[in-house]
Amino acid sequence: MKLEVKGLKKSFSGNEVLHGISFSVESGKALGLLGRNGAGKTTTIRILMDVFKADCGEILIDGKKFEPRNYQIGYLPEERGLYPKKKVTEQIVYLAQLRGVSAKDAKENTKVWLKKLGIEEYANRTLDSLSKGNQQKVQLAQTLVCNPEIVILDEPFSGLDPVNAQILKDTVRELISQNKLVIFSSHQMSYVEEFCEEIAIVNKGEVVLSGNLKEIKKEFGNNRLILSANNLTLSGLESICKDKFKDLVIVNEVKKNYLILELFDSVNKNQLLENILKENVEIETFSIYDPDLTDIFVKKVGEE
Ligand SMILES: Nc1ncnc2c1ncn2[C@@H]1O[C@H](COP(=O)(O)OP(=O)(O)OP(=O)(O)O)[C@@H](O)[C@H]1O
Repeated sequence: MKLEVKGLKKSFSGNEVLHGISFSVESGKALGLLGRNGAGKTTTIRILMDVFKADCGEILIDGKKFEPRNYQIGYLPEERGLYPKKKVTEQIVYLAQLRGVSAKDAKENTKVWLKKLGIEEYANRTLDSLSKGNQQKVQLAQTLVCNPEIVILDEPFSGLDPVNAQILKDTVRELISQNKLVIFSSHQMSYVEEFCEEIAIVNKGEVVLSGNLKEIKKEFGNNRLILSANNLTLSGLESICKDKFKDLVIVNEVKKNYLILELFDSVNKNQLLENILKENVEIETFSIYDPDLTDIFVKKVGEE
């Protein structure tokens, strides 16, 4: 399956908050919807789930209009919506049946998910007697109990400690390997980086960068190098670069232990290396810059 979101616009009380959101994702892949607070991630997801209507734009699945009610979708909303006073198993089974799962499968699947997420001991407890992280896992079990083909998780890592975050990561990986189509929104780049093949960075209601993460990284790292020296401080090295190599590179960033340099288009790495050696710089590191998603995010969102 291929889900395509095309040109979504949405206003609230005359204030446009989405200005034409587009991205696409296929089964067997996860798309990370990234953005700062208020960027428009949740609004986009709510339009996908038919909670809101878009003012314009379209959502297609395999080229046809996407109707959420025709698909088994596991949606973990940003505002978690379970019954605090109901027992864990009771409510998951009940909600699974509402979503068309038979009573027998609902009970079995609930057991499987509670075990998988390490919360089977709370099966007969009321939700409000559980910690926030465990409530979050109950909500996740409820999201996945109907064996959805599309999984949409809005900030699924919030409130989880590192051990539980790992359980969630393993779960998402498993969903991807089962050929599910996964979309999740997050501020936490490291999670996205670990298992999302595709990303869409939303800023102020617009997608400022989208596509295959590996390709984006390659493109972003293109012509960028890391340089550090044994015989110079970083500021000394920076001065040399700005003074002696100003026709070859610009200093893109000064990190804690190295400089990030950007080569001019007509310059190759060997030319720069020859010049560095001529200046008696004792090279400690001279390598291709491999950006992480946080670097890319800060650069993209910072620029807008
Ligand atoms: N029901 C609503 N009525 C009015 N404005 C809204 C409504 N829902 C969202 N907005 C506005 O739309 C913008 C985008 O909000 P949205 O919740 O989609 O952002 P987000 O990227 O999910 O943020 P966060 O990461 O903080 O959850 C914000 O300016 C928000 O105030």
